[in-house]
Amino acid sequence: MKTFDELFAELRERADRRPEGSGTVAALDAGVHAQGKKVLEEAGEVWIAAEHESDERLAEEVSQLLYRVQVLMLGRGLTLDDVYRHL
Ligand SMILES: N=c1c2ncn([C@@H]3O[C@H](COP(=O)(O)OP(=O)(O)OP(=O)(O)O)[C@@H](O)[C@H]3O)c2ncn1[C@@H]1O[C@H](COP(=O)(O)O)[C@@H](O)[C@H]1O
Repeated sequence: MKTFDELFAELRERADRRPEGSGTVAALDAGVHAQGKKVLEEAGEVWIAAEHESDERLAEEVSQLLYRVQVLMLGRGLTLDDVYRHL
């Protein structure tokens, strides 16, 4: 179990260290256009799960959306503070 902030720190570390086999490194290398498409795809899956699937499936889709949003943030060089100051 991890928090939003802990996941972001982990992905930041992946981006810096670039370990072999990391899906995050591959997603970052794919660029902002591909990262944005993944955000949209996961958002659609969240919507479908919210209307038609179980709480567990919905929670899983939401977790994937949060991951994809974080990858996009890292792809554009945003920090958590850049976002939090708007909350
Ligand atoms: N939380 C996630 C996470 N959520 C979603 N995903 C990726 O998103 C995929 C699911 O999204 P899709 O529906 O697009 O699935 P897909 O089309 O089959 O996947 P792709 O072929 O596009 O990769 C998963 O198979 C993962 O590849 C994640 N990948 C990694 N993490 C966490 O990120 C951290 C770093 O991971 P690595 O970079 O892989 O080391 C670890 O803590 C992981 O648990």
